[in-house]
Amino acid sequence: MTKNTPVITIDGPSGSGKGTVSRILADQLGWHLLDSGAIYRVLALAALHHGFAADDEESLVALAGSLDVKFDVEEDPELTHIILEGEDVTMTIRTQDVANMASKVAALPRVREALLRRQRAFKELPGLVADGRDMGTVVFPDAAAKIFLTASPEERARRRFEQLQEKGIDAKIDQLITEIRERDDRDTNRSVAPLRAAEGSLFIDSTNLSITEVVDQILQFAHGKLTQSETGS
Ligand SMILES: Nc1ncnc2c1ncn2[C@@H]1O[C@H](COP(=O)(O)OP(=O)(O)OP(=O)(O)O)[C@@H](O)[C@H]1O
Ligand SMILES: Nc1ccn([C@H]2C[C@H](O)[C@@H](COP(=O)(O)O)O2)c(=O)n1
Repeated sequence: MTKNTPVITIDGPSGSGKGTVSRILADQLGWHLLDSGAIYRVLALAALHHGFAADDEESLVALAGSLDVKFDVEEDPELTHIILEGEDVTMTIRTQDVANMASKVAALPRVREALLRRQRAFKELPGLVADGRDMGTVVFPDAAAKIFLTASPEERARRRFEQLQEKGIDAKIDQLITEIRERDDRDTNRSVAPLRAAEGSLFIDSTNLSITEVVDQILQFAHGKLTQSETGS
């Protein structure tokens, strides 16, 4: 990890577009990418495999410390494979059951502590785009540019519905809205590292914005915060 490595953090609720815009930004800047939600999802999947309860903090902390996970990073971040205990779990961690378990284990303070070093290790030159819930508040408090990205629950559910339809998965929009609200509630109201905008962050409501418009707003903000050599312009 390099002290002067520039970091852009993008925090926000589920379905706000963090992952999509983080991938585009990392690609355009030629920087590394941290999908911190994927780390919580991998831990959740491993916990489900081992039959651990979502409130079994002792077992989950031990699991987090010894988690055998590998990110096979490709030039195209869409093609990055996530390997858990030798098994490719890239698709499996995206299910709703894993998302709900991830949101529950993520509420445990000692689990979050156990995953901190693993996340900070992604900070490498020439720079890092970090996507999650507490990237700007806890994991990278010194980040050069911090973004809080959100959208209405209805719009986020609509996006998720379209995503599922494209994959041929049946879903009900009302149920998606309910699940999104429940996860927002858990992620926002937990005692440790709750989802909130970091001080000094750029707040973007993407409900009526295209992906390109969001990316442009972030790039403009980041260019104002970073030196020219850091953004390669
Ligand atoms: N501004 C936007 N306008 C329309 N669709 C968008 C926008 N941003 C993202 N999307 C679409 O919404 C879906 C969800 O986006 P994405 O997976 O990036 O959200 P996320 O915040 O990373 O969610 P999660 O935290 O659950 O992983 C994707 O299909 C993406 O293409
Ligand atoms: N920095 C983070 C990232 C994720 N989480 C938790 C909360 C989410 O509900 C869950 C899955 O994240 P997603 O892949 O949907 O972004 O993981 C967190 O607490 N902190």
